[in-house]
Amino acid sequence: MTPAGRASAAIEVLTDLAARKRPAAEALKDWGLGHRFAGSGDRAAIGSLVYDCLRQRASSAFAMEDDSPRALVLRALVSAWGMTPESMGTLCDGSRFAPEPLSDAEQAGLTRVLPPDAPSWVRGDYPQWLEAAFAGIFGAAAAEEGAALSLRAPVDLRVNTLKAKRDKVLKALARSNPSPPAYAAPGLRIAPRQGPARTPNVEADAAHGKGWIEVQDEGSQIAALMSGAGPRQQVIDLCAGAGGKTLALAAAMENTGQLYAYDANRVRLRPIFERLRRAGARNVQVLEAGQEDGLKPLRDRMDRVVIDAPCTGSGTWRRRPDAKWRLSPDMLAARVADQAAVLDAGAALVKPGGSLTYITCSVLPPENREQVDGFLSRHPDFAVKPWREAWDAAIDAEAPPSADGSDETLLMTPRSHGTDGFFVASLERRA
Ligand SMILES: C[S@@+](CC[C@H](N)C(=O)[O-])C[C@H]1O[C@@H](n2cnc3c(N)ncnc32)[C@H](O)[C@@H]1O
Repeated sequence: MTPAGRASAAIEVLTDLAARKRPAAEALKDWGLGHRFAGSGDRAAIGSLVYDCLRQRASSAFAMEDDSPRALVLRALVSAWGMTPESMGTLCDGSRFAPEPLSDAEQAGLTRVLPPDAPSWVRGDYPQWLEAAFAGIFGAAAAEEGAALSLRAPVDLRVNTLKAKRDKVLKALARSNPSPPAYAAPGLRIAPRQGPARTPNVEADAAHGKGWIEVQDEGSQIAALMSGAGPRQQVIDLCAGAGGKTLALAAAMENTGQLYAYDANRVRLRPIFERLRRAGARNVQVLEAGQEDGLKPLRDRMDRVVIDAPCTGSGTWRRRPDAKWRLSPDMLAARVADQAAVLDAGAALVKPGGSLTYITCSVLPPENREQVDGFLSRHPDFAVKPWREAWDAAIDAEAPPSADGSDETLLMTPRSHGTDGFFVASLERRA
């Protein structure tokens, strides 16, 4: 397909998305099924363009004075793909498969610079209804924090130290040009590609098949390390899902002690068995999903309880930009209720003197600091341990400040830490 044909296809996919209000991945898959002539390179380029449009939807619509799929695609080709406004005239020549020629208004939109007094939610590309929440967490940096959440993300890997050392993996993946990230010792990072260039598919690499690496954002790796899980401990990963944190915890525990993996949802837990096998993790007992009774024998016994809570995922908008425009106040309220319930269930498992690490991949206060405050008021036998203590015990590199300025709990963000947005609170039970 020509670049013009790909642009037209992206407009088609975004139109379908807007009409049917469904996840971008589904709309892209359907488009691919209906257009079998498109090769994998075309499909990847169209997908990247659609995601770039969604990442910067508010600022593009403001600049173009138009929020139609066509306006978003035209603007993204200039602002995110580096095309010049002049070359857009050649691309949009109205020939077969190409977009129609540009109007005067569109041409003006392509060169319009956002005024500094444009609203923060526009400059930061986040939903308008979250304006107060963003201002509350980030103050004057709200737009910059939002803008950093609206760029493409790197591919982060965790070297599985049960099977390989970082140097060995660096060599094995040399083709993809990875480098160590700033903080997590087992981490590797592959920089995001620009425009139509494809992100390397590391999961198709032999190193992945051999269990040497897992795809895991550096923020997620830091959060797992900050739990303080270590050799010979009794640890439970209470929201294990497909096991991303479980695998990191098993490595930190050096395959010793006992790590329990539990999730309320059987379907989500299902991939964990294969992943544990591949990683060579042998200290993990997967508990029957959804059967909270199975947790009873663990009451008051765990050195560490890790709660990677169900959340809105607002910290992962770089990777799932369609989710930010689908998020609603009702969805946020539902997640907050889930989190309180799972926190209360987790508290019962912590032994006196043990700790509970509460993690979300969200930047929103109701899921983070407000959730912790609610927990502390319901559980007076717990106290917050200042996050730097957990960081210094787990991570060699010096910690930048929490993105919300807190000394008690840690908020990592793309702008402050180069990670996805992650919140970590260490809650200690009195001995
Ligand atoms: C953020 S995801 C976990 C991701 C996973 N830890 C990882 O690193 O790949 C949150 C998980 O919490 C689970 N969950 C929700 N409510 C729960 C509850 N009350 N008890 C246990 N798990 C719960 C969901 O099924 C979901 O799999």
